[in-house]
Amino acid sequence: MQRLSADPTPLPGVLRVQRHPVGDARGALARLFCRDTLAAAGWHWPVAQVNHTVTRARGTVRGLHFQRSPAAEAKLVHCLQGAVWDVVVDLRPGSPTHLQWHAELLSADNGCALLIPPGCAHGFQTQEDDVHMLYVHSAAHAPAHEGGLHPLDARLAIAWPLPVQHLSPRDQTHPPLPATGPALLGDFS
Ligand SMILES: Cc1cn([C@H]2C[C@H](O)[C@@H](COP(=O)(O)OP(=O)(O)O[C@H]3O[C@H](C)C(=O)[C@H](O)[C@H]3O)O2)c(=O)[nH]c1=O
Repeated sequence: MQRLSADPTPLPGVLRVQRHPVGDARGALARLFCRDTLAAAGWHWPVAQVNHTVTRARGTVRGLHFQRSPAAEAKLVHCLQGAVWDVVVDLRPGSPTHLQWHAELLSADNGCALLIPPGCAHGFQTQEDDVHMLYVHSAAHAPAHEGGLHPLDARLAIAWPLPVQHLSPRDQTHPPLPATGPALLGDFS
């Protein structure tokens, strides 16, 4: 049995990645990244950074963030403690799912992660207190090339399971998407 498996989602290139831990009498081992398995699934990028976030309060939303070229990045996002409702928005110009969003419940218990290609915004809402997230990034953090979408953007109409709370000052001020037409938010090549 592979330690990781990947399945498509409605957004091209966004994959649901399932951890398959190996258990024994002491506990379990789970693989969080595997070059060969994920290359077969479409991860063709370097690993530039691995981040860990802790979010204290249930209902908190972090995001929705993305990086533009030359820092456009792929991410592999795991929830290692608690549970989040994890959201990806397709920002790729010309994509058949441009400005569509997809969400998955990621939790320590269900072992589900999301592989997010460049050109997608990412955010999540904690569904429990004290949530730990681990991110594998294909590019370094580049504030000068960062962008964001407001979690309550009317055009996206993201159906957050809980009232949106505890936004960072930055996340409270992301500009709205244009009411109609494509959203040209940058180059992600
Ligand atoms: C992302 C990042 C941030 N930082 C610093 C910048 C701030 O001083 C502090 C918190 O950053 P921020 O408020 O951007 O953290 P999040 O809101 O959790 O951002 C992340 O949350 C959404 C859901 C994502 O998908 C991104 O990975 C990332 O943007 O950490 C760093 O030093 N390195 C980094 O790689």
